[in-house]
Amino acid sequence: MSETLDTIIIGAGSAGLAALREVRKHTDNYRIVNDGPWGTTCARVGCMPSKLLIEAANAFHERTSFDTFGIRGAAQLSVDLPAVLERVRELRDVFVSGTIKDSDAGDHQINGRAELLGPTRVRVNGKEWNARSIIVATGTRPRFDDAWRSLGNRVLTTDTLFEQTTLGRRIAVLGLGPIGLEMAQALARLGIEVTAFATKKSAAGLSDPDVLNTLWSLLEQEFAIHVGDSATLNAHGDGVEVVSGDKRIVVDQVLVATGRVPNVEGLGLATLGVPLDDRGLPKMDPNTRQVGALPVFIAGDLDPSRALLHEAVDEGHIAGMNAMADTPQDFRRRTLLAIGFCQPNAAIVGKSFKALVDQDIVIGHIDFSKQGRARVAQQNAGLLRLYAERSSGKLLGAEMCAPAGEHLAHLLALAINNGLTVQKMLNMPIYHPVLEEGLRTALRRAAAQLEAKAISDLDKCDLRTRSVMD
Ligand SMILES: Cc1cc2nc3c(=O)[nH]c(=O)nc-3n(C[C@H](O)[C@H](O)[C@H](O)COP(=O)(O)OP(=O)(O)OC[C@H]3O[C@@H](n4cnc5c(N)ncnc54)[C@H](O)[C@@H]3O)c2cc1C
Ligand SMILES: NC(=O)c1ccc[n+]([C@@H]2O[C@H](COP(=O)([O-])OP(=O)(O)OC[C@H]3O[C@@H](n4cnc5c(N)ncnc54)[C@H](O)[C@@H]3O)[C@@H](O)[C@H]2O)c1
Repeated sequence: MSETLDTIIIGAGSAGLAALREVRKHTDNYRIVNDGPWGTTCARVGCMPSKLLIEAANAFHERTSFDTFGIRGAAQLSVDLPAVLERVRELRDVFVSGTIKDSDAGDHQINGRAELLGPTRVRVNGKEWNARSIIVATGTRPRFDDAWRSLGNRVLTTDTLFEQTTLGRRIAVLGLGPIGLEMAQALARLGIEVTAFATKKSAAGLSDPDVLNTLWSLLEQEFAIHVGDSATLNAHGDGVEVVSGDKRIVVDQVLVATGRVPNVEGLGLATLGVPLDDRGLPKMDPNTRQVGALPVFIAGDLDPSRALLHEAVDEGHIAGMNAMADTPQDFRRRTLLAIGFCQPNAAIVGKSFKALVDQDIVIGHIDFSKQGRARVAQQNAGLLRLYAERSSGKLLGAEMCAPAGEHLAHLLALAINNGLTVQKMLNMPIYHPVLEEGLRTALRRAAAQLEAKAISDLDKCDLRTRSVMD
């Protein structure tokens, strides 16, 4: 007779570890299984090393504004790529060891590849377990053509990029999703000759054509972008020949960032007895993470609908709570917030432009090329467009490529999460001189188009309370 566990968590990434935190509150009778290295995609090969590389690249890029500021000698600065990459790994290792320490589950941890044998049965390393519930959080991996393996470290993904001790002088980046975009700009800013290949004009998932066009022309000033057929790669001397339609270049290395595929192979999802989509995934409830009425919960990037760190953590948290509950509960998901850490930051908050095309909305915008504080800092490039319901003024969403866009996006996310109108947002104090004044301009432009126009950013108040200032 095999042991019956209260739950088994498959995958110890950010989603699986968030589930673990919940499960541990309720039981000791669980296991967490992970195939491959522990420490999470985010800390090992994702968010953290990519941001470390970006910060080094942006620090070096700052020199391009020195002359205008009156600071001389920038031309003497140079990048020591091995040292940059060493720092990336050093700090990355600190983050990874922190993650491993925080999530140590002692004897409850199993190294191995889990396979479902049904909705309540799992096999790992030849041993079978019954479980009252199962949490599946196996994440994704970079899309990669097996034929490229023979090219060794001439064809990289973000799983291998940060392991390099140095990098070639010429790098092609395939794909301009958030990963390709962030890495293409960082590599270019580190002095590498970058050519990006995209199959369509699209960057960081932006759907607002004005925002996309603004970002696109800024990126084109930093590296070459070719839009055309899916590229093929061939060995060429010590390098790689990249061919897309009639475009042909030879580079030292290629970074493939054409998307990520769910880790479903050999996972046995077919044994759940529910239909699987063309990626091999069953339908799950986004608010409970449950698969149908089965005691099976899916969390994290494996479900690609919100492949973002904070969403993976939320999903693990929900899955962990519901795996332990008698009746799974629905949890309200947060306002969508996706940020690409290129400069200017690309961000989508709430509903995208594409999701609102058929709705009666007003659009407020700010072009950062003329915005005061952005000019002061020589960061005056970018566009923010926000969308509000014409009848009520309720803020629905925004897209941007904006200086300090990561912070503006959070402010907008807070407003949308709380159902604020443009007018209510205009009530907030805005200091001077700050980039948020640009956001206020966009809000005022939206407000001017609303059905009910206010005469001021300030609400009128009652005579008896008018002298009260909070
Ligand atoms: C380069 C890069 C940069 C990123 N930057 C950001 C960012 O700036 N901000 C942001 O919000 N998000 C970012 N992300 C996305 C973020 O990293 C993911 O949303 C998050 O890591 C997903 O976590 P997860 O738990 O779903 O998957 P993972 O962390 O990948 O965990 C899944 C685990 O399951 C294991 N596994 C797979 N199959 C099995 C099996 N059969 N049995 C047992 N274990 C198995 C895997 O080996 C892995 O350890 C980035 C991603 C990448 C790649
Ligand atoms: N800052 C962040 O929040 C951040 C950063 C990195 C990744 N992520 C998450 O990771 C996920 C994966 O990101 P990603 O960039 O790998 O994937 P993606 O699917 O978002 O983008 C891949 C891009 O490659 C293009 N493409 C596909 N095939 C191609 C080909 N043959 N040649 C050229 N281009 C091709 C696609 O059109 C798409 O634009 C994202 O969905 C995101 O949620 C987030």
